[in-house]
Amino acid sequence: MSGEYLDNFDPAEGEVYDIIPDSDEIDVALAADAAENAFPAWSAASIEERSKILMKVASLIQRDLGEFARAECVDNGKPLALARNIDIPRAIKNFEFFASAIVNFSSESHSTGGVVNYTLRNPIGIVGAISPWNLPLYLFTWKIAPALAAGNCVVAKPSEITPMTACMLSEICIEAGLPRGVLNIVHGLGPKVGKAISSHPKIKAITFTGGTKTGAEIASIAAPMFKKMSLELGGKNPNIIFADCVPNERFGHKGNYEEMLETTVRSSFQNQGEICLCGSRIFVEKKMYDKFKTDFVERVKTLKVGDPLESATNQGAIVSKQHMEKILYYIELAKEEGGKILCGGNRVTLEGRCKNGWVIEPTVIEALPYNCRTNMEEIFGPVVTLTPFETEEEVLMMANSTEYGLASIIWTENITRAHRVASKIQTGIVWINCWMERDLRTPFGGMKNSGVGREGGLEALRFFTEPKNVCLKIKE
Ligand SMILES: NC(=O)C1=CN([C@@H]2O[C@H](COP(=O)(O)OP(=O)(O)OC[C@H]3O[C@@H](n4cnc5c(N)ncnc54)[C@H](O)[C@@H]3O)[C@@H](O)[C@H]2O)C=CC1
Ligand SMILES: O=C(O)/C=C/C=C(\O)C(=O)O
Repeated sequence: MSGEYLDNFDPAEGEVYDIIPDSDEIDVALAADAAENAFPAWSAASIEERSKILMKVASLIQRDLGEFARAECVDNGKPLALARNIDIPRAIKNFEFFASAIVNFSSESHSTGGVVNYTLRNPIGIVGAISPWNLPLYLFTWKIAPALAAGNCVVAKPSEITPMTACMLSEICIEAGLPRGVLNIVHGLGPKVGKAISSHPKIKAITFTGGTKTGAEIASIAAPMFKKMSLELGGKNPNIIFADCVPNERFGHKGNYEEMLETTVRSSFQNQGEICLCGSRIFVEKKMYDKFKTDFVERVKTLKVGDPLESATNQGAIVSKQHMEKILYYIELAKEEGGKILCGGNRVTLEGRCKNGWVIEPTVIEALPYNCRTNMEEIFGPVVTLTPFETEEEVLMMANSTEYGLASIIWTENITRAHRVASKIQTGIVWINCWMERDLRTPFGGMKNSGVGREGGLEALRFFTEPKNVCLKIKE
């Protein structure tokens, strides 16, 4: 409606390559009206019908996987291989999973002494979905698919920094036969479009993934309106490495040191460290600290930083100039706080088309106090810190010392210790001897300032439905 447009940048070139609508609250109101009109028919459609359309959406994304992956790579700066092998397949999986989950979803019923209670699970109505730029289509569809499967209509805003695959998704949805008004994608800025979604009276629930500060702003608007909210926010995740994952030749037992090393490189730097689940604080038991440090830094130095479109690239561009500057600021802060840079620490100037790209070297820092700002605040980039520890008690204290509580990683061959630490760690997700193993049935989300509520599996379908209990007394 505003007739205004925003520049959309290719982070690898540091140049504008497209424009997107700079929508406003009038567009959000129109979207909410369209959703309201579409709701009676969509919510009354059989679950098989809804499921079939969502399966069709999945198959059409699969058909266009190559174009989606390229668009995600150019828009976000992530390596093409990552978009092709992780992001877009997961978006497909999100639709397939919830198309199938809704068919198998059932509600509770309880009976005692001639009284039967059963719970109806009705769609809420219009749901607002606001998603970030780090895993654009992956997280956009993680919200939209369960909301639609449960019979809601959706007003959704992708990040203005990475709008491209959401735009392509809207065309796919039309082709798949999703009725008009069921999914309404509004492009534009957070403080305009996002805020209008959070405050629109017809929008009864908000699902949001993004920064903790933004989550608090959304909650301050939505909570007094008694909207349901699911907030997936930031993280400062501990990756705890106990010495007993070193091979123990004496027992002919290889341990999982190699796997730990390889996975720790991924959990530190995948997607340029721009995943809220990355293990940015690495705690290593003192007796193997030096060995780990040498091996880890050696591996990190082999990561190929380059043009995201090239197949050999492991590390692409940082999503925006502003975000690159934030990360560089934190690297400087780390130095001021006494940190020693073991590798990286600088912006990279690439050759050719990426010569002005926003690229930062994978950076490893040691010798920082566990409670300094670098170790407490979310950097959300290719920066990790190494901290030695002596006892389980000490590492738990340091791991739990931030205001965040999203995810944690524990490496040990001692099963008792693994479960003991998992039970004491203050995070919503704990990975033992792995990272980013995702089973979409599991509850996903954080505690403390990392969020409110859980998504995934039945949790998502429960969130996107309104329970109504009916109590019936059977007459004798
Ligand atoms: N998944 C995560 O955990 C993410 C965490 N972050 C963290 O947040 C920091 C800031 O990054 P940003 O790009 O600013 O993320 P953000 O939290 O501002 O952006 C996420 C989404 O929220 C929207 N938004 C922004 N302001 C809004 C408002 N007032 N009301 C409603 N919606 C709004 C944005 O347009 C975007 O769609 C990052 O440096 C990182 O630390 C950022 C993105 C994802
Ligand atoms: O659901 C997943 O597998 C990953 C989710 C990641 C985020 O929410 C994030 O990085 O923001």
